[in-house]
Amino acid sequence: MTTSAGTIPGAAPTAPPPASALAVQSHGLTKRFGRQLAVDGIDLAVPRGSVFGFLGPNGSGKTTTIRMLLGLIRPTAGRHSLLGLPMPAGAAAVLPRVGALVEGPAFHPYLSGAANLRRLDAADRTADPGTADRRIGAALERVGLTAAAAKRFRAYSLGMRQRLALAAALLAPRDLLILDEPTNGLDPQGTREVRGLIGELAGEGVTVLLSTHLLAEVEQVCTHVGVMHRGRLVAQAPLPELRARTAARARVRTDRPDEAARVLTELGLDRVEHSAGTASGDLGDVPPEAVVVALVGAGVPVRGFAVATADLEELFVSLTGEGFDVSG
Ligand SMILES: Nc1ncnc2c1ncn2[C@@H]1O[C@H](COP(=O)(O)OP(=O)(O)OP(=O)(O)O)[C@@H](O)[C@H]1O
Repeated sequence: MTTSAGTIPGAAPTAPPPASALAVQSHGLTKRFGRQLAVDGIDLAVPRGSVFGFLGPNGSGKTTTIRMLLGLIRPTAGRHSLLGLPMPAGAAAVLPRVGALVEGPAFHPYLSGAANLRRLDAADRTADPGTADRRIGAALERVGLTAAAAKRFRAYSLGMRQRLALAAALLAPRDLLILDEPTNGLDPQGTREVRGLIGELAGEGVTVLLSTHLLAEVEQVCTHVGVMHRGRLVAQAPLPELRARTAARARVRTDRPDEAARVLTELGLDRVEHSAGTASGDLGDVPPEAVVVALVGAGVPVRGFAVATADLEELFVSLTGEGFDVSG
């Protein structure tokens, strides 16, 4: 099952927020590599102040989208804006306010972490050289690399490299951070630290767009989610709205499952099924107690009754027909 972007299956379409409220907005953004459609006409709407999880399995088009957003590759079709400014026309004005982590910046292997940041800082024409030390120190401190500041980059672990890349993204104050798989390759401790850092930055009002293939990451740090599947944005919504859509399902244990199923259908439950000893259906707006009353009233012997709520993973699987990594 797929839905058009910006909607949730079964939900009434809501009016999109005004453009000024969006940190990232795209219309029909498309990228084709030869015959392959990597990104297929997506309409992203990332609200300012949100932590937006751009979720999808490997190869679903997340990195390609992020590269287009940052102006690293040219879209085949479509348009987009960052912080309200159209790209690429507004790039010079907007990109200094955008920190990015995408396939790591090119760090010099024989220079220390601090020296690498110094090179990147020096390349930023908007940065005051007089305050470089303070900026670099603060960025290293933020990502927990102060103790390893003088170590050569080539001696850094994958996690330290990832954190240095984050430090580079944080050298200047940012309004928007675009992070491609920011916890990829990190150990559990590093993962916790990076997620904590994202939470801190969000608390300071920075909008964060992060791509991930980990549903748990979205559940832990994100306020919004956009789900990619084969180049298409199959859903995007605030996380609480998606959770509210996860259907509650009533399950009755009974000797007369066919009769129970008939009662559930008459009450208006959806997707009613029955098998040996059980009948079940999606409750929708029907209160569970009304189901029990109706079953007893119809003379159905109720041996057991339970209400189970589908989790987000089940919802996403129903959207994409694929599982997600739930670890991490
Ligand atoms: N430069 C390129 N040339 C040809 N095909 C590409 C190129 N970049 C990406 N693709 C293809 O586009 C599709 C989307 O890739 P993309 O890297 O955007 O997905 P992803 O969701 O970020 O996955 P991953 O997490 O593995 O990076 C893939 O099938 C990929 O092989």
